[in-house]
Amino acid sequence: MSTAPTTDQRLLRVAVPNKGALSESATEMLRESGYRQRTDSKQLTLVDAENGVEFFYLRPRDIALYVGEGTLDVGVTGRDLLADSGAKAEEALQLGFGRSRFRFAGPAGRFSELGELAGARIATSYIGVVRAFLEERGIDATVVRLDGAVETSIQLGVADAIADVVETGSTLRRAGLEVFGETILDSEAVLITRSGEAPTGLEVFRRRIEGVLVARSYVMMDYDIPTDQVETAVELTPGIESPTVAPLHKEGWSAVRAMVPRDGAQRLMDELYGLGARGILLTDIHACRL
Ligand SMILES: Nc1ncnc2c1ncn2[C@@H]1O[C@H](COP(=O)(O)OP(=O)(O)OP(=O)(O)O)[C@@H](O)[C@H]1O
Ligand SMILES: O=P(O)(O)OC[C@H]1O[C@H](OP(=O)(O)OP(=O)(O)O)[C@H](O)[C@@H]1O
Ligand SMILES: [Mg+2]
Repeated sequence: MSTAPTTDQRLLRVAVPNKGALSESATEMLRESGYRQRTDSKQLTLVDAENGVEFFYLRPRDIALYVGEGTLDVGVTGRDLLADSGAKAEEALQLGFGRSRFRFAGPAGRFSELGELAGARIATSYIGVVRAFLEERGIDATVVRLDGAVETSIQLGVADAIADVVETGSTLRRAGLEVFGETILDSEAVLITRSGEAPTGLEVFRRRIEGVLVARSYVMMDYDIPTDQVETAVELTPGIESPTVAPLHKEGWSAVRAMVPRDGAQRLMDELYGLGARGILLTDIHACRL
C-alpha cells in the first residue's frame, strides 16, 4: 500500500523568500531535500502534492507575519527579520546560509562606543530590532526607517549613524563607514513555525532539510588499517552512531567506514595515514536521515 499523501490530505504550507539574499539558497536547499521548486522566478505558489507540501514565494520580510498568524505553517527567513517582525513565531531549525551580523556603523572615526548614539539619528530598515536594543541600554536616539540602501543616508544628511546587515563589509567600506559598538545580533537563515505549535507534517519536512544540512557538512570516509590499530583509528573517526568495521580478506587488516566532518577531513587523512591506514577515500554524501 502506498503511503504517499494524496491531494485531499492537508498540505504543509511553506513560505520561501521570493527574492533577495536568501532566495536562491533556500530554493536550492529545498530542491536538494527532494521537493519540487519553481523554475520561473515570477511564479507565486507551487504545489508538490506527492510530498505533501505547498510553497508560497513571499518577501522575506513578510514571512514571519504569515507564520505568526498561522496562515502558513513553516517559513524560511532571516533571524534578524524574525526578530524585527515581532511576530508570534519561533526558530525551528538553523539553516547555515545567509549568515550576517547586524551592526551599528558611522563615518570612519566619528563613533567609538554605543553611548555616543544618544541624541543621534540612526537610519535602518530594522526599526523593531534597533529600538529594542537601544531601549534595553537606555540610549535615547531617533530611529529613521528606510527601505534599503541605508549606507547612503548619512551622506545625504538624513542620519548620523546606521544599523544594518553586514556580511563582507564591502558596502560599508565603499560608503566610507565603519562598524562600532557590540554586534546587535548574529543572523542566518532559519526555519520558523508559529510559537508553541508543531504543524502536522513538520517533522518529515524538517528531517529532510536536516539530512541535506548534514550531507553538506559531513563526508563519508573509508580506509583500510592494520587490525591492531583499529581502536586508535576509530577514536579519530567515531562516526555518528559508531563506525562500521569489517575484516579485509588480507589477514590482520580491517576496513573502516565512518561519516566525518568535512572541515578537517584532510588533516584526519594525514593522521590516519600516520597510523598505518591505506586506501583512504573521501566521498560526498548526497542526502541522509540520521
Ligand atoms: N549580503 C548579505 N549576506 C547575507 N545575508 C544577507 C545579506 N543581505 C541580506 N541578508 C539577509 O537576508 C535577509 C533579507 O535581506 P534581503 O536582502 O533578502 O531582503 P530585502 O533587503 O528586504 O530585499 P531586497 O534586498 O531584495 O530589496 C535578512 O535576513 C538579511 O540578514
Ligand atoms: O557586507 P556586505 O557583503 O557588503 O553586504 C551587506 C549589504 O547587503 C545587503 O544589501 P542589499 O544588497 O540587500 O540591498 P538593500 O540594502 O537595498 O537591502 C545589506 O543591506 C547590506 O547593504
Ligand atoms: Mg537587502
